[in-house]
Amino acid sequence: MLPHLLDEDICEQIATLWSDPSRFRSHVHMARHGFGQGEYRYFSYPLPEPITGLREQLYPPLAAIANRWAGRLGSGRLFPGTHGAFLEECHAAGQVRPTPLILRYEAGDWNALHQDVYGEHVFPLQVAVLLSEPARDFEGGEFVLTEQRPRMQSRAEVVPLRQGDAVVFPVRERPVRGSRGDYRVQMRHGVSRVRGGLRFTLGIIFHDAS
Ligand SMILES: O=C(O)CCC(=O)C(=O)O
Ligand SMILES: [Fe+2]
Repeated sequence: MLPHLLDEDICEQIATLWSDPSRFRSHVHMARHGFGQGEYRYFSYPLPEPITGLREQLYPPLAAIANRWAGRLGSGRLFPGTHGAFLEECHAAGQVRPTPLILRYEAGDWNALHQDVYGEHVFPLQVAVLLSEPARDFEGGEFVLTEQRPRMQSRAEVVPLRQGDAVVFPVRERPVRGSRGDYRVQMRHGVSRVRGGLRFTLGIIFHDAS
């Protein structure tokens, strides 16, 4: 968790962008695709300044983790030191569409457990920032992570976010140390049912989409 990553004003500012369609390249109704219920919109380039800044500032320390994970999982993949350099790799491979998004949930909405993979180039960590305040703006709607270890039942964890808090989590898998070395644990994330009010999230994914 990254507590207080954004202050209240910035959260409100970003949530307000939702109603400006010119900022976005697409609008998804989750129920139409079996993704749950609720809506999200992917930003178009150029991204709003605070979001470009977040992508650039959050990337380098996460790339250091990503590179350690790559070593432990024997993937041999090395991530460059800056987000700009990583985006060039995505773009050269045809992954050119921006992936940062705003999600909007009202009463009854939820987000099915999923993984945000959009092509061959996958940066293994992503960030979600809660833009609304639990209890004040909405009820329910908890951020849920699940992990699936080989030959074991899935385990769930709820991340108790407040407005402006961020969670950093694995896109697809993470290494876990076992008695015979590291093994891969499959991760998924989603949101439990919103019971009332309005909940907005900012999703920051570091790879672009094909
Ligand atoms: O609304 C949420 O908390 C989950 C958002 C999400 O799926 C994402 O950021 O990729
Ligand atoms: Fe997601």
